[in-house]
Amino acid sequence: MAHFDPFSDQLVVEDGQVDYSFDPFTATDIEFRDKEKELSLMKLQRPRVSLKFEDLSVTAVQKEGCWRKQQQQKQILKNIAGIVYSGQLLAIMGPSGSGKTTLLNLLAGRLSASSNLCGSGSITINGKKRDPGSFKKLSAYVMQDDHMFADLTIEEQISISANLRLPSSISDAEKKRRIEAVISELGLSGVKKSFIGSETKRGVSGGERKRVSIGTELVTDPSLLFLDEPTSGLDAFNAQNVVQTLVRLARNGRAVVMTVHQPRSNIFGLFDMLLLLSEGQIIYFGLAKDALPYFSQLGYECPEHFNPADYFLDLISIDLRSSQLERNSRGRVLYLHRAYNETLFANGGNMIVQDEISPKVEKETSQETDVTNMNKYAYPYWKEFFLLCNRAWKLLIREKGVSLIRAAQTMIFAVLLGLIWLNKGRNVSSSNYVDIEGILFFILINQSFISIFGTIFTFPLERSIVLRERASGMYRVSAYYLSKTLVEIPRSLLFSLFFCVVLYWMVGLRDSARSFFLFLVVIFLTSLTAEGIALTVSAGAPTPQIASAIIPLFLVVSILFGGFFLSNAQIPNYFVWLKYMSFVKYSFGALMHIQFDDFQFQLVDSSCIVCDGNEVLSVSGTTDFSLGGNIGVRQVLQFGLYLLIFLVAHYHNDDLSHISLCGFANKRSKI
Ligand SMILES: Nc1ncnc2c1ncn2[C@@H]1O[C@H](COP(=O)(O)OP(=O)(O)OP(=O)(O)O)[C@@H](O)[C@H]1O
Repeated sequence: MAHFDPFSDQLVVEDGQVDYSFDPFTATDIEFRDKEKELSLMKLQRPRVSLKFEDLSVTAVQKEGCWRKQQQQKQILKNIAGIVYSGQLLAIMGPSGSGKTTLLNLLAGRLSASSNLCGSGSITINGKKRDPGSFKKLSAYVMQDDHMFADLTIEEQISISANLRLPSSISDAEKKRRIEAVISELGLSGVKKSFIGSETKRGVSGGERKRVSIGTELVTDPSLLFLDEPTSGLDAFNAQNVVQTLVRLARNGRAVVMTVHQPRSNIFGLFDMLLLLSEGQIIYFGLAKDALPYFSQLGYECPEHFNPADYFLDLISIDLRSSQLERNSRGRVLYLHRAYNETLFANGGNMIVQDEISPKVEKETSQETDVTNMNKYAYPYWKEFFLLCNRAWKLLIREKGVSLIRAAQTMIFAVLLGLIWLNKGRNVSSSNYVDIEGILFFILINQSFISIFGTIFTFPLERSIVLRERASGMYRVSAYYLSKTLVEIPRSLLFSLFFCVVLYWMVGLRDSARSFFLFLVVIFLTSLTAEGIALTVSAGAPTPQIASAIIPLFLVVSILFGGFFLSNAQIPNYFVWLKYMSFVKYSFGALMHIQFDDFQFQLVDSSCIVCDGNEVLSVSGTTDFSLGGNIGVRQVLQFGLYLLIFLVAHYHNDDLSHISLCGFANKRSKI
């Protein structure tokens, strides 16, 4: 028998197939209402929730002065209270800087935990204090900026989110159906095979991009959906389209909370609940349609044919054009805030008139749903790792431009260095062996810089996507880094091979297959270590700018203590440890052994001081480790680095990310 799917608003016919003939974007009002009625008769599956917040206050502690010793406190939110039920769309509106994003982040359990914010108040779900773990599963957050991979199609983007987040108890066929349902629900069926694109790469339109962002979060069927300015940057048509989509999602049994700056009147008309903020203070909270009569009763009558949203913003904005205007506007805001508190008091503390939008949903909300016992991750580690490898591989294959540029860069350097030191290795003598040392060392510098800068410039974009996905609890951070490192290996190996094949034979380094392959291994491992350093610092640094300032420091110190510029005797005792920390030292030592172990010079002049390869090794100070010793120690360093990547990413991204679960929520406040 055909039935309506509560997840997607779609008609499921007998064989389990979804009937997409109902297009919400072209349906008439009557068709839409009929469908809503049908849906309201169904038993909805996802937990119904009410999100109640009381006395929310947030203070920012700012350090000022030369040594940042003086502390200044700035109150961002003051005693904010309200409630939103399943079935409703709550819009948080206010002028720029009024505290909308701070409030949304606070409600969503996401605040910059590394920040200086301190809060108090209470937030409850269905009357119970929220549990951070299950709240993450129950809710979804759509950020203002759409951080997504440009080289994935819409379908792939939504699929990876579904595959990583939906519980393993759901069958693959069911997951596929849900993905299709979300795509259809968001009106993206026609463009599902299109690449998402980015600012630099043509992709889908801004409105479609925003809907993909919403779809990425919607696959888990969250009961609570938070959106930070979902209409910003969109044209009027796309903005309305997105808000209509949100209304439909709300009507399907979700509580939707969004911030908005200055909506058009037709968008304003779509809001169920409205929370007006000015200077962190509440000016109005209640039904959006009651806002106009409320303000007119206070003596602020919105002129006819005027956009109510514009009118409210004019009323509650602080006018800084002159001190007189500022005084007047501050006085008005204070009056409106007090009037709100008085009205609230007169209403017995309850501003919300029970809403006729979703009586059924509200009834269900009151049945307390146990949402405290949900698993943190949907899958075992290996499955997550497999899915992430799959995505990373797809992206790598599609990064044709980057791969081509890196291949060209590798070949240009190989040919350039090869021409500069052409055939130098074919006639090594006591007078020119230093040239070979120089070539070997320069090759290491070159490979390290290429690998490091490749990562510094590409990783920051990916990092913001990873932070978003981690904040949504999609996967374990170690699974991500492991998959990324593993998938990069074939490409790095290929580039190292190109480089070595060209350079090794042009320079005429030691003529044996064993030496060539060992040389290749050392060059490849050096590139991996350099990439690892860049990845560790990028993952741990608060911003990409700080990362790109720290990384060269590591590299330059490693090069300086790498064994070529400073001899062992020249290194002061208190810096000897730096020599042993330098990955370049071990790579250089290994290359020297490959080239000079038991090597005989072609020309030996009678007055030579350094007369064969072994003497070169002892003069250059690279005898403290053998070839195997150098490779072994640098591998230990490499594994140490991987461990560091894991630890840095795990602790930094879990606890200090810009969008992690609010740190102070657990420690300093009762929220
Ligand atoms: N961590 C912080 N430290 C100091 N001040 C902060 C911090 N976070 C926010 N603020 C300040 O709090 C105020 C409210 O910020 P918020 O971003 O919530 O406003 P908003 O209404 O979302 O603004 P917009 O519409 O411009 O995005 C601003 O004056 C902002 O500078």
